[in-house]
Amino acid sequence: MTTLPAHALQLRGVWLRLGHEVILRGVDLDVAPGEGVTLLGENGAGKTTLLRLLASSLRPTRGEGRVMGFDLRDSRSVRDFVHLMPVDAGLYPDLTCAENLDFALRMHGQRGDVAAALGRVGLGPAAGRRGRFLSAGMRKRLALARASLLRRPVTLVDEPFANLDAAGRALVQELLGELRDGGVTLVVAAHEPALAQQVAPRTLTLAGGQLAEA
Ligand SMILES: Nc1ncnc2c1ncn2[C@@H]1O[C@H](COP(=O)(O)OP(=O)(O)OP(=O)(O)O)[C@@H](O)[C@H]1O
Repeated sequence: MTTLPAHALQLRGVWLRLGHEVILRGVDLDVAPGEGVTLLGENGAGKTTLLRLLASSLRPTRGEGRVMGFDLRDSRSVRDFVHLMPVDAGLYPDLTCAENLDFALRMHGQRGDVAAALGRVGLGPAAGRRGRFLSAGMRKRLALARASLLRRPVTLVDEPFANLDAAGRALVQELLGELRDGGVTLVVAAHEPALAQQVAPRTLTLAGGQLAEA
């Protein structure tokens, strides 16, 4: 039997500088496995930067952190547990919708029902369309299908409600809710607190480079 670490995410005194700008100033964070966190903050507050740090795409300038018990600097281990759904959807423009999902599954050595996942997000008829020909909302739906298929233990979601119509926003809530019901730890950066909090009730605000419980 595998035992879960006490914390899915943990940061201690994390500072992060990008270029001349100090984005994070001594951030502490403890997130329990399976917890859902909504991350709020004004434009430019550093939400995306914090998600990228938790995904091990950026290193702290100072301080330390762990993801599912692994040191943030151990990118290879951390990336086995984490999926970041970026704000721009992070898809391959020359691959079709189905190929994008197939590729993501293969990268993680996983199997999954790609056709069903596409159908779920309303992209069944667009399965053969290349990423570059999708609308912004369709790209978001495809990224959502990917996050849902991969079901990584820690799923970080950057502005999932942007560019979506009402049905799309409801779909985001439904699929992210299913991930949480399955025990996934969720961090959702959003400008729509009421929507995000329904699936990720604990709310943190990033301001002046520091995190505070809302
Ligand atoms: N690669 C980079 N080099 C230098 N500065 C950067 C870099 N990436 C982001 N920044 C700066 O970091 C700050 C935080 O940006 P970030 O994208 O994390 O904010 P955000 O809270 O996600 O904003 P938004 O709500 O607008 O998406 C901004 O001032 C931005 O200009």
